[in-house]
Amino acid sequence: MAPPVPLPLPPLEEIEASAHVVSVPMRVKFRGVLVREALLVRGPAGWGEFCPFLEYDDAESAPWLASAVEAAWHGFPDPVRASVPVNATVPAVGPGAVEGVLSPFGAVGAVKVKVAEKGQDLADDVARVAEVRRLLPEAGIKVDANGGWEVGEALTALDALAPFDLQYVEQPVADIAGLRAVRLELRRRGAPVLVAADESVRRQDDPLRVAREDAADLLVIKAPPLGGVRRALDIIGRAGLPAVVSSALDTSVGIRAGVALAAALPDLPYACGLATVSLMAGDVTDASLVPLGGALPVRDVQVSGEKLLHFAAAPDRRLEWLERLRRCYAVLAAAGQH
Ligand SMILES: O=C(O)CCC(=O)C1=CC=C[C@@H](O)[C@@H]1C(=O)O
Ligand SMILES: [Mg+2]
Repeated sequence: MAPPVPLPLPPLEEIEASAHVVSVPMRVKFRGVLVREALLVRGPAGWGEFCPFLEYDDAESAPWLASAVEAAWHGFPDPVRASVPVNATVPAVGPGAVEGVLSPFGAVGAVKVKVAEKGQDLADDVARVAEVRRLLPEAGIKVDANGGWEVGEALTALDALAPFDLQYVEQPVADIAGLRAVRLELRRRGAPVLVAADESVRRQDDPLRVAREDAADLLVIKAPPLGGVRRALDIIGRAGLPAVVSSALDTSVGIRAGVALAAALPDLPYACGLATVSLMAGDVTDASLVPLGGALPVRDVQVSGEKLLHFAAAPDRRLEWLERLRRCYAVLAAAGQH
């Protein structure tokens, strides 16, 4: 099976002419981010979102542009379902704040809880997960360590967290050899917790290495860092592992791409991490892609001109994003995507 041919790039001037840069405050701090910036583009197929995190260099950010171009100039593959089950996402807050964080997500069947936050300890993680379990006795719970543990710490932490009944742990340790070690040791102990890879897929030169090295039971997949929905579908197919689609902390425009990916997957065994608009204090549409009854509908997003104005980034930030757009365009063009 040959990898998908890169989709043609429209002329840079056409992308630039359609660009809007927004700056949307978060309702709650998430991965250190208090204000989320994004560059939105509009093409013949609709809107696309280019929002690599600020610390990413151009090589890592360029696939995010390919993803935005796919959404706006090419559209998405056909869906096989009309809605996508999603989880609530709980940042590394204290137990007293959990109920308030969960409430805007409404009734969800699953919750992802951040753990292993720098400056916190295992007691903080246990207290947070215990509070989620207390509030939602029936929910599927997963935890995401963002590679914050060493192998031994991960095993100790998962021992302490397993009684709360976890579906899986996302990226317990930073590297692939460590993931494999955690996974094999959990199995040897007969522990029911599965291991999911996130950064080891999206921040690796070879997104298939995790699968080849048997280092995870499932993959957490975000469309933008992999270069869009078609490329992500191809990688999931080649990996041959179950996939959970997750957000890039995007506005509803970027979430639409995640929904398209989840909607096109033949199997979707877990709720997806696509409800993160509920963590934001604003959006670029009047009809946000936020969960209703624990699911997102598969539908397009109408961007509001008023909202674009309201959340327009300051002129210096706009210029910086336009520069970033040009540099990432050059990376894609040099790689033959034109
Ligand atoms: O998966 C979810 O429930 C929400 C999305 C989410 O957790 C993330 C979005 C963007 C950046 C990441 O640090 C983070 C993740 O690690 O999965
Ligand atoms: Mg993750």
